[in-house]
Amino acid sequence: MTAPAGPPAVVLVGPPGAGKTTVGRLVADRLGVAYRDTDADIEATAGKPIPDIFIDQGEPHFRELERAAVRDALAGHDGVLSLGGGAIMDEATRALLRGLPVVFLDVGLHAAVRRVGLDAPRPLLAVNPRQSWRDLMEKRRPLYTEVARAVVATDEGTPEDVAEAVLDALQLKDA
Ligand SMILES: Nc1ncnc2c1ncn2[C@@H]1O[C@H](COP(=O)(O)OP(=O)(O)O)[C@@H](O)[C@H]1O
Ligand SMILES: O=C(O)C1=C[C@@H](OP(=O)(O)O)[C@@H](O)[C@H](O)C1
Ligand SMILES: [Mg+2]
Repeated sequence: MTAPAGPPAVVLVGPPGAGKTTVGRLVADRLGVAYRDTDADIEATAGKPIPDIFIDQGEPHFRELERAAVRDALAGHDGVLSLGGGAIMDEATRALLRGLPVVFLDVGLHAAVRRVGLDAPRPLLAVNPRQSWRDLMEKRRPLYTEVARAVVATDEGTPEDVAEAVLDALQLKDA
């Protein structure tokens, strides 16, 4: 029988546009481990892109899929894991993150809105992205901070720089 996977080596949290997906891949490459993203897991389970899940079944259904996706990934993945920006709103998810090497990728409004404007659509930011992002961050910042072992600012620097800062913050440089 195969032993269950240990906990993830790194878990990235933070708001949309912080670079969780981009930086997560780079950190996994640097560590030579597998990369996983709960948004991709949810899309695979639902068989459709995230904006379509929001439109067809609504946000509460998306959050249920997300809770299950995070639980499964935390139990079955020992590489780098990026969570969707809203995953930490769920109390059960926050409890599962306790004690894990969680890094909060922080970003300011300007960089975040500039970045998400260039990327795949995020349904929560479809209308008035600046105000929506600000409102969302007001509710979530304390929760990102609560679950995180380290905080890495991402406004300055390339994704490669941020990946190095994540490795430094978790003291994984010599791993
Ligand atoms: N440090 C960075 N500097 C510039 N652009 C970035 C940086 N990190 C991410 N991006 C860009 O921002 C967009 C959103 O990144 P993404 O990794 O999808 O963020 P998240 O998963 O946190 O929402 C992508 O187009 C990505 O290339
Ligand atoms: O912040 C959020 O509530 C969301 C963030 C998205 O992921 P990213 O944080 O990777 O953009 C995705 O899970 C969904 O659109 C909802
Ligand atoms: Mg992402």
